Amino acid sequence: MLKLGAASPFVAVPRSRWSELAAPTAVTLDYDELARLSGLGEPVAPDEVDEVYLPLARLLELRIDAAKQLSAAQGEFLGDPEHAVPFLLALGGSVAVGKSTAARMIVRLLQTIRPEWRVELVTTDGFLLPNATLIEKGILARKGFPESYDRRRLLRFVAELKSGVEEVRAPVYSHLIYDIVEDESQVVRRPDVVVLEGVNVLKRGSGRVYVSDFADFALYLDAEESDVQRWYLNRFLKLRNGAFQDPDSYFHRYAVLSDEEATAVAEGIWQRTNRPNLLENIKPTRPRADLILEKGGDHFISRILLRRT
Ligand SMILES: Nc1ncnc2c1ncn2[C@@H]1O[C@H](COP(=O)(O)OP(=O)(O)O)[C@@H](O)[C@H]1O
Ligand SMILES: CC(C)(COP(=O)(O)O)[C@@H](O)C(=O)NCCC(=O)O
Repeated sequence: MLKLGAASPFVAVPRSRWSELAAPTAVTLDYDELARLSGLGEPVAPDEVDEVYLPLARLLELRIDAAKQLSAAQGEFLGDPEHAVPFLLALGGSVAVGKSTAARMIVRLLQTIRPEWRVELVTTDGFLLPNATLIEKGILARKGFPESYDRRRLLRFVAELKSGVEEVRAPVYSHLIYDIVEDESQVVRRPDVVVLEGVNVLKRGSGRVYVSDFADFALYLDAEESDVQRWYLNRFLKLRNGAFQDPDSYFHRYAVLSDEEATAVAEGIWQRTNRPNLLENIKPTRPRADLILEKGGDHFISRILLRRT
């Protein structure tokens, strides 16, 4: 664990100070939208938007503008001023820590404060190997571990993005069928910003170039493991009442379980898969982030650590 001393590359910004750094243009999100952004849990608290996510959007806006200026200056130097490349924001952290919620919030706020920008959200689950391949390799229970992804394809995707090509396609994963959706893809066309969200986005391969090498800004969302586990269990129970009822759901067999039985199943998945992945692969990437947001048990961001630049 990185120790924060006088020589730390991170500055701890008190939440009270951070909350004053928002853009002057306030964005008000209504209850329904806050609920939609959060998915299955409680709606994101309005104070969280005002005090944490709006200042974050402002910081990102500054950095994106600066990156665009640098890109234009280099393009001019090369005599190729039109060749813009998108800004890549990598958002990592444990399963169920709230990455999707934070990513959707960031996209929503950036789109509002800079409507002229095309902001895209891509999740790395689309790059998971199909279940058939995972079964063949004997690693279906390791979904989310680095080896469960088509890492070459993911790397090609970000390399293409950062080459500034017209159109890039990402494969699509469905949590309902628990597998890659064949013949479907997400088309990303000339984006200004791409938020790439996933458990392993900040990870570096052994000596090879990896996704994180292409990121312009890396955000790590953190929380106590006991809280994340609770959020995972709660989400699983809510899925059991909702999506698992669908006969097409991979987890349909869990729809009939009692609360206790469903909790035991989710506990098992947490202990066998998500916890070891967090400890072995995800948590060690935390010191590589540009910004670490630590959550308390109520999902409120309690600590903000920003890499000095
Ligand atoms: N800021 C937040 N406020 C309230 N609930 C949240 C917040 N962030 C996440 N949640 C809830 O926590 C659970 C996990 O969040 P999610 O975004 O799905 O995590 P991940 O994408 O990291 O797996 C979900 O049930 C979600 O609704
Ligand atoms: C799909 C995931 C591996 C996460 O994907 P990602 O962060 O790459 O977008 C994860 O949400 C998941 O489904 N894990 C499998 C174990 C489980 O059921 O929790």
